[in-house]
Amino acid sequence: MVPDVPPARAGRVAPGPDAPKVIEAKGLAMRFGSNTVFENVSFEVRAGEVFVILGGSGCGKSTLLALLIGLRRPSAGSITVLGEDLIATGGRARRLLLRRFGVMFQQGALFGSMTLLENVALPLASFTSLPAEAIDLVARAKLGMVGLGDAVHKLPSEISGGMVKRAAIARAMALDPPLLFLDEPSAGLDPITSAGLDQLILALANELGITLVIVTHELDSILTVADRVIMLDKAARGVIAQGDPRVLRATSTEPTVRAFFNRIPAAA
Ligand SMILES: Nc1ncnc2c1ncn2[C@@H]1O[C@H](COP(=O)(O)OP(=O)(O)OP(=O)(O)O)[C@@H](O)[C@H]1O
Repeated sequence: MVPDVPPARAGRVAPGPDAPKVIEAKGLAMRFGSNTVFENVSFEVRAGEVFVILGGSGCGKSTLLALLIGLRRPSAGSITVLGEDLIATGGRARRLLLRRFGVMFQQGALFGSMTLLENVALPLASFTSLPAEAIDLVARAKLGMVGLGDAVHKLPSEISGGMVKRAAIARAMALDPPLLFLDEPSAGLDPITSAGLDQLILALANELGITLVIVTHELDSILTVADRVIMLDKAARGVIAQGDPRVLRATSTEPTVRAFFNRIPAAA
């Protein structure tokens, strides 16, 4: 059976299994008291891949993301990010490692009293010694790259939800990270705005070679952007599927995976 590819994805060439590993997670477990959210979670993300973490509510997607960006420590397991041990590395080396990837949080998390330009300039002013004119130029370039070149002096409250997400991506990319984490980028967006964001995500991967790790449960978005996915499940307390989402949709025999990819309601 030939899996169908959304036209919006045509031309995307996913990196092969020989591409270098950007993330390597081995045997991850997370427990909160007696609540085991997941255990034995292992996966790799390759350079240039668009990798999606998906699963139903409460399966641990946000928790896994928090582990990967160093906000939480796992109860067990190891995580290597950009060649460094994320858990064992401390002090200055850890701060440098955390600066080598960008994160876009679910609500965008822009500073409301600052313009888009000021928001994007902030990480540049905080973490580089570039002169003010260079910071201004770089920040404008980042905003131009996400289609906000005409909105640099707007406040977050003056722009649409989709524009806030784009500005948050521009800020996450301020320091030119090779790796970007996006938490629920389509949350709260209408389907057309969401589809526009998917195209931006593909452009970041195709044109800049950025590796993207995205938490989302939007099926259209997953089929458009993801080269590979990992699917977590609350009942299984771990991974129930990994691979190309189009292949999983066409071939998986696992009931929860089939239900998700074929939009079968839980009660059916
Ligand atoms: N700080 C915490 N303390 C205790 N339990 C927590 C904490 N954070 C998350 N959990 C538990 O971990 C489990 C997974 O939560 P998580 O938010 O990671 O799921 P999710 O898949 O991101 O869900 P959603 O799609 O609804 O956001 C839930 O049972 C939640 O109650």
